[in-house]
Amino acid sequence: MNFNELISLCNPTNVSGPEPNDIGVLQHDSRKVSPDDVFIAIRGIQADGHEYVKEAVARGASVVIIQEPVSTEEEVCIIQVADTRGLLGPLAQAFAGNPAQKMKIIGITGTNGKTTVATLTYQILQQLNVTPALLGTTGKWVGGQTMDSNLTTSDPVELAKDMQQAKEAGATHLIMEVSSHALDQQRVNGIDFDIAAFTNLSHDHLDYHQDLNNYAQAKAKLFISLNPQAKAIINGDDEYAIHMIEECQAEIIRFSFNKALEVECQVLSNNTEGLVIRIGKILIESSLMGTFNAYNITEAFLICRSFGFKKEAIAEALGKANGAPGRLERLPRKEKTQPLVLVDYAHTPDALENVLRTLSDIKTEQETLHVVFGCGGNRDHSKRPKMAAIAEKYANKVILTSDNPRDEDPDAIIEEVLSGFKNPENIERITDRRKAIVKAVTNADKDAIILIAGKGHETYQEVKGERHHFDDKEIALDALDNRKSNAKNTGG
Ligand SMILES: CC(=O)N[C@H]1[C@@H](OP(=O)(O)OP(=O)(O)OC[C@H]2O[C@@H](n3ccc(=O)[nH]c3=O)[C@H](O)[C@@H]2O)O[C@H](CO)[C@@H](O)[C@@H]1O[C@H](C)C(=O)N[C@@H](C)C(=O)N[C@H](CCC(=O)O)C(=O)O
Ligand SMILES: Nc1ncnc2c1ncn2[C@@H]1O[C@H](COP(=O)(O)OP(=O)(O)OP(=O)(O)O)[C@@H](O)[C@H]1O
Ligand SMILES: N[C@H](CCC[C@H](N)C(=O)O)C(=O)O
Ligand SMILES: [Mg+2]
Repeated sequence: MNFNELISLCNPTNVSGPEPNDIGVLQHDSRKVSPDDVFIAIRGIQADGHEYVKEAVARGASVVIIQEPVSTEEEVCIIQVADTRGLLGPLAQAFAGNPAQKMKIIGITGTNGKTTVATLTYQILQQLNVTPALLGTTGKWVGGQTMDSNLTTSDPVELAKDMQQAKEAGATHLIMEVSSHALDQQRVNGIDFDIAAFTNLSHDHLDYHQDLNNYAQAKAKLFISLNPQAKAIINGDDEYAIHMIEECQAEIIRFSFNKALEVECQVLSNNTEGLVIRIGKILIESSLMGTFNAYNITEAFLICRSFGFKKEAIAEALGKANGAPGRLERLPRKEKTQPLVLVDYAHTPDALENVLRTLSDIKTEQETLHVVFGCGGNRDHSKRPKMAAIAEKYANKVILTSDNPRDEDPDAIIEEVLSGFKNPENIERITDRRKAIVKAVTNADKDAIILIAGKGHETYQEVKGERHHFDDKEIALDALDNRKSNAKNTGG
């Protein structure tokens, strides 16, 4: 990037100070500035970047981009623009060599299902001789490398870097989850999506968006941003679908399980073995369970279909796709005598109700539903008794344990959860999560469905500021294996 290019991208209202000798990289966080970097001041929710201009300059910034006047005695180039936050995305893309223009970009938004649809799409594309990359809640998969994610949708600078890395690693398609926070904060400005998908919208994040209408408007921004060559894949059964297509210029492909829309679908079978669904004329078999996954599968199918891949090839790939880590993730059942163990990230009343209702809908009369769960520390206390009531309503057996206690006393959290049960005497309480999982898996019979809820893909347990390695899946798999060897040892 040279200075003239920078100026033309900024469309400034004013430029002052000396022309920089060198232009390093773009930073919106003063703490990351190195000599010659360009610091852009964003007025945020917690802080105002304009207050860190001095620090950025002290760290060697050669250019400062601002929206409001700042006073600095230093000799530095200052570019004033109308809207720094709006500019951050396009500028970050330009600094990274415009990676989004060089790959097919797929954005998935909605309250629930983003991670599942994104991961399914990634797993299908991996099998179709293209090179996908994936950026989302559970991590980033770029060119054979896996990295942790702090946010569902990263800030524009990190996002552009991830895209650049994906492009350099040979990615042809990049799938990303787009959160409503990201849309509201213009984190995806400057990215031209080839495909955008909408899963659903329900009561969530109203602490941030205030009301459902604002929340829907934030989601709709993704569809408003599409160009006419792009495609919008829309869950036509969601009542907010209409908001997504209102001002959308792209080709709209709606699917429905109960209405005649562009793509008609049907659930043919839905049980603990998985799903069989019909999308148009094609049959899809998947090991994913529950009606909501029928929607996720359809969405992933239609995304891939929009790139022109053959229906049959997508269906075959979907059959082998196992979905997102820690999202109703099924542990392999090596013997028929083993219970069915599922690991799920549900850590809110809504999510817990969603998965327990789904499981109780699909279980047979013979099968029993067990749940192992707890509540995280340093977080919303009001959810604790609510989650208890939900667990008690749906499950035949409840084992109450710890989640991430953080700075709280795990037993005090458990007491708060206990207050929500009608019959607390029926609840088994095991504070140590490892012991709780082991006991649940060891004691259950073959007709048990055990849901281990709350931590999903997390591979740590956070206690008093420290994260210890902890993996629900690993512990449950071990316990399943031990059952097997115990059975062998006792000749059973
Ligand atoms: C409420 C929210 O979303 N805040 C995000 C937002 O903050 P912000 O833009 O308001 O920034 P700020 O912290 O007020 O700071 C303003 C500016 O000053 C700068 N600064 C600040 C301090 C300093 O010393 N020097 C400095 O330069 C900052 O770098 C920033 O540019 O932009 C920041 C940078 O992109 C994010 O890190 C931050 O995410 C916070 C940590 C967060 O927790 N966000 C969550 C709620 C979120 O975004 N979640 C969604 C998904 C939610 C879901 O679906 O569950 C997500 O996409 O992950
Ligand atoms: N299409 C769907 N409709 C309703 N609920 C869903 C759907 N897909 C998944 N769920 C439920 O929501 C939970 C979260 O799913 P997923 O992680 O795929 O969504 P997300 O939108 O990425 O959520 P997050 O914002 O937490 O990252 C799942 O564990 C499941 O219980
Ligand atoms: N991003 C969420 C995840 C919570 C996951 C759950 N395991 C818990 O610790 O409550 C949070 O930090 O509130
Ligand atoms: Mg997600």
